[in-house]
Parts: sequence; C-alpha cells; structure tokens
Amino acid sequence: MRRIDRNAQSLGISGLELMESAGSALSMVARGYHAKTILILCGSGNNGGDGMVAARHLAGEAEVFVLWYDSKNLTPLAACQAERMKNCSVHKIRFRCREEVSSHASLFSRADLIIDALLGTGGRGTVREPIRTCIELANQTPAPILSVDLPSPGIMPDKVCAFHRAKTEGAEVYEIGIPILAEIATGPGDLLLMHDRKRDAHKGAGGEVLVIGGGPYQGAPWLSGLAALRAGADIVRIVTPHYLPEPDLIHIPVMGNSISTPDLDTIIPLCERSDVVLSGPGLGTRSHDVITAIASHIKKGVFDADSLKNPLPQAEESLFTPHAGEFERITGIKPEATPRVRAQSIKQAGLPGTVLLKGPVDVVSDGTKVRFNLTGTPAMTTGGTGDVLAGVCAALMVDLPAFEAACIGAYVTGRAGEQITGIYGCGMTARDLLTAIPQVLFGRTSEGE
Ligand SMILES: NC(=O)C1=CN([C@@H]2O[C@H](COP(=O)(O)OP(=O)(O)OC[C@H]3O[C@@H](n4cnc5c(N)ncnc54)[C@H](O)[C@@H]3O)[C@@H](O)[C@H]2O)[C@H](O)CC1
Ligand SMILES: [K+]
Repeated sequence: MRRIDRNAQSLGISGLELMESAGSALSMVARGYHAKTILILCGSGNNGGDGMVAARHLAGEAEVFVLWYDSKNLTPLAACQAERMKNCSVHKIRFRCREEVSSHASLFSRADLIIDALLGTGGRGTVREPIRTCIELANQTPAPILSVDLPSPGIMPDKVCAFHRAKTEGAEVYEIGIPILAEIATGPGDLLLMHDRKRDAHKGAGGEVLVIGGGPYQGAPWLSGLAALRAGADIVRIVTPHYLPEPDLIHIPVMGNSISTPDLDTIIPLCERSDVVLSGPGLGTRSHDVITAIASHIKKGVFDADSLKNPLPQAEESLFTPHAGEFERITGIKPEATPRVRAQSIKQAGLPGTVLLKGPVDVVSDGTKVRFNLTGTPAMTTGGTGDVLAGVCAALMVDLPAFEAACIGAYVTGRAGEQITGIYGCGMTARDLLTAIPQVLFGRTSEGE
C-alpha cells in the first residue's frame, strides 16, 4: 500500500487527498449505524488522521467525541487533520499516557459506536501503551466497533472499513480515488522496497556482482559493470576478453578472443562467490555452451542479450531481460505490440524465472505478478542502454527478489534516460546514463513531494 500511495502521489494525488477520501468513506459507513454518540479513537499515524476526517464529516450529525493521541510522533498528515478538526463541533480530547485514557473510561460506556482509528498498516510489533488501554476499554463496551482499514491488534471489530484493498479477511473495501496506474505501473513508490544501507556497513555490503560478456562487442560488459556500481554494488568483476582501462572495475581475463569452455575453471568459482551474475552483454554467438555450463553454479542470475538462447540457462533465481526479438528466439512467441498482450505472452511462455520484456513499455512479470514500466524516451534506442539496464538490475538483485529488482531497474534506467535526454536529446550515449542512475535511485527526487 505504501508503494501504491507513493505512486499515486507522483501521479498528482496527494496523501492528504487520499486521506480525505478515506475519512469521507469511513463517515458514510459510520452513518449506517445511526448512532447518537460516536467515540472515535485516533492513533498518532495516518490511520488516526482518517478518523479525524470522519469526525469532521460527522460533526453535527451525532455527538462526536474524538479521543486522540497527542504524540510527538504524530505524522504530518495526522497533525494537519488535528488542526483541521480544531474548529469543528466535535469534542476533542487528547491523551498522552495510559492514565489519561483511563480517566476517560466513561466515554467508552456512553458511545453507541466506537471507531477504531488507532493503528492501521503502520502498526508494528506488540501494541504499546497508551494505545493498548484504548483497545482494552473499547473491547469492554457493548457498542459496535468499526475498525478503520484494519483492526488494531487485539480489538474485536463489528466491521472493518478498508481502503483500496482488503488487508484482512471480511473487510468492506472502499475506493479512495487511487489511479489504476499507481498500482500496475512502476513508480517512485517502488523505490520504497529498497533496504537502507546500515551506517556500519562493511565493504562488500552492497554485494559482489560478476559480469560475463564481451567478445565481438567489447564495451558492453564494461557498461553493465559500471551501471552495477552506480546502482549500489560494491565489487564488480568483469570476465571478458578485452581489457578497458576502468579503474573501478576488476578485469578477469580469458584465454582467447571470446569466452570458451577452457575458461570454466576460472569462471565457475567466481560464479559461486558472487551474489549476482549477469551474463550476455556483448557475448556474441560462440559462448553459449559456457553460459549453460555455469548456470547451475549461479545463485542469482541476470540473463541478457546473447545468453538468451536455447537451451535456456537457469540459475537458482533468474531474471531474463529480452527485447522482443530475443523473447521470440527463446519462446517461439512473437510478442504483440500491446503491453497487456505482451504480459499474457510472458505468462503463456512459462519461463523459469522473472521476465523483463523490453519495449516502448517494458513488461515485468513472473507469470503471476505483472508490472508495466512507462519511463524512458525514444532517444534511449542508442546502443548500450540495454547493457546499463541489465547492470542496474543485477546490482538491485543483490538485496531484492528478481521481480522487484526488474521493476526498479526498468523504472530507474528510464527516468535516468529522461533526465539525460533533456540535456543531450538524441545525442545521448549509454555512458551518459550512468551518472543519472544514482541520482534517481538514491537521491531525493521532486516527484510528488
Ligand atoms: N492508500 C491508503 O490506503 C491510505 C491509507 N491511509 C491510512 O493510513 C494508514 C497507515 O498510516 P501510517 O501512518 O503508515 O501508520 P498507522 O497509522 O497504522 O500507525 C503508525 C503510528 O503508530 C505507531 N505504532 C506503530 N506500531 C505500534 C505499536 N505496536 N504500538 C503502538 N504504537 C505503534 C507508530 O509509531 C506511528 O506513530 C492506513 O492504514 C490507512 O488507514 C491514509 O489515509 C492515506 C491513504
Ligand atoms: K484501525
């Protein structure tokens, strides 16, 4: 939900607007109880904010008491709603500790309806005081309890009024105006799935990525490697026939002008020690036997470009990053133009992993989940952008499952492309993309904020 919320904001619907819609839906449900006296219990998060909006809507229609947690951790949206509630004809009673809640026990027994806006999707761990006492007192009354979004842990609701999606079984679901694109398309909300690097992180915490490629196309694996570094990998090794002077990358030479089976003794131990292995960029047509031989030694593999051939290599966890032609080569299915049909083709193909099918709209699917990526520009048809995308996905897969890594990788690379196109237009190179990647991935963007 946080991902969808954040994506909705980037599409122009603010959190406050969503909260207003949520509180309005809640007040409608509350009206169904025809209660004379309503007690709304509000926690310090946005769940509490929803309750305060409902209080404003119900003011004048019933006697409304709002018992709200005046915590120093009040979220900005909840604080805004507390302010908006100030001038309404509802009884506003703040509490800061358990004793203050207990002193208002009589309010609980007076109520014909109790609205539980204490904890929603942000609740974590065992319920702490003073919220716990609110829940206990609510459970002791005969009044029906209407829970907001999901029941606060331990409370016994009569009904649950959920927003956009049911988070618990039996909840009544109300739409709050979230655009469908916020859910089915990638967006800045997807970045919330990334884990923050700990302050005391040791060298290598960003993961070790191995890139296997090059041969006929010399630059491709180096571009992928640099992209992996820019997307957060700590150590990137490049197994490739041709050395390029890139001091940030570790070159692992091979015996001939292309990667071949005598190199397996060098490559297999590297595959085993790496968090993620990306194979294919610039590889050419002569090394597929090497890729199939190493696949079973790879924990997490990104298979790109020339490694996308049958027999299809398969790691413990695999991400395949074909364009339409490569997809047809490995599946025999020619992808239709529309993203929706492309998603169906991926499902039909049943490949053993996640697929990122590149195109004007990228489609990411593991056969069950589907996400569309709309970022990017026509200028990105320039050579090497696919190598950058694969490198970004490889670095993200250190910490994330293939599906999430592909969604974020596609989104971020496309956004970086948009920024660079703004500067260089169709004269952009794949190399130009590299510097924009960390800005989008780790910097604070202005989208929706
Ligand atoms: N798109 C939507 O569905 C919308 C949902 N909204 C509502 O917002 C909540 C989620 O809000 P959030 O601020 O993230 O979290 P909560 O309000 O659930 O709680 C956070 C609050 O509670 C404290 N806390 C956490 N765990 C505990 C605990 N175990 N004991 C005591 N206190 C706890 C924490 O410190 C925070 O202060 C969602 O459910 C919807 O109701 C919005 O209206 C926008 C649209
Ligand atoms: K709740």
